[in-house]
Amino acid sequence: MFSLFYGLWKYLFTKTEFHVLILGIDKAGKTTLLEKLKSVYLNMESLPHDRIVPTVGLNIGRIQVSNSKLVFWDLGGQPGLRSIWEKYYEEAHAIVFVIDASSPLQFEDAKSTLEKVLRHEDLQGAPLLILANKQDLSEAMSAEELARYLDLKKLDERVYMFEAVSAYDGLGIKESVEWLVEVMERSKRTETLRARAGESGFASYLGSVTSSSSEEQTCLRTKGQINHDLLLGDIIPGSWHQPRPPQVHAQPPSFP
Ligand SMILES: Nc1nc2c(ncn2[C@@H]2O[C@H](COP(=O)(O)OP(=O)(O)OP(=O)(O)O)[C@@H](O)[C@H]2O)c(=O)[nH]1
Ligand SMILES: [Mg+2]
Repeated sequence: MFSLFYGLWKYLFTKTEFHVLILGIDKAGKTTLLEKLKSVYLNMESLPHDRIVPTVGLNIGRIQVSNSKLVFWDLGGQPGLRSIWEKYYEEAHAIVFVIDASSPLQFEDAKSTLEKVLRHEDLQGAPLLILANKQDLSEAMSAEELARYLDLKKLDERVYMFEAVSAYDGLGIKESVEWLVEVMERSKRTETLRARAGESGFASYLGSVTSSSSEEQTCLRTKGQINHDLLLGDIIPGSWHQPRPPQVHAQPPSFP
């Protein structure tokens, strides 16, 4: 009886938690972006830009958007650190790939790095948000231009979007997060991750009424668990208001 009520309570009141990986080559602005996300959604003071150092391990940011909790994982983008990324793939609901749109010399590196990420089987079906960052700089390429330049192949089956953002002034941040929440809530990958974690909504609740499978669920969960020894620390958060930026829906979201 307890499990019946607990299951119902859990189903009604537990917020969905999504894991979002922030990737991109070094100096793209990933950590500055995470900092901005926290300032926008947690309404706290941002860490000054000159106090953000190159990331060696992992920065984590947690925000809440309506009924969803988003956990952002920001990893270091220096070449020697990129091999760590794949340890996080299996548990990621979506990928945010940040590109310094003001630095064309880095585009080749960004393109080949992103293509390698997309080839990884552990990221199959993960929605992809490509951010053309540093739009506060006059030389920054627009999201449309960047999309044309990257000319990414093998995006056909993936839900994705290009967005122009500035991690400095917050341009495009809210739109990006809204898009992420929408696609993650409806993506097949989320269903798969939920099923693996044993939290597939009402179906799971009904299942818990007839069988107590928590041990089995723990086993499954352990298999995909992440080593958080790498965690170096959280960053700090301000407030933000910006007009809606131009967006490129290179492919209308589809939800197989
Ligand atoms: N003008 C401008 N500069 C930015 C923006 N975002 C980041 N930067 C600057 O770009 C540099 C790199 O920013 P980081 O956030 O440390 O970049 P990162 O991608 O986290 O780099 P790694 O941790 O080494 O992978 C810093 O000097 C930032 O101040 C932006 O939107 N506009
Ligand atoms: Mg960083």
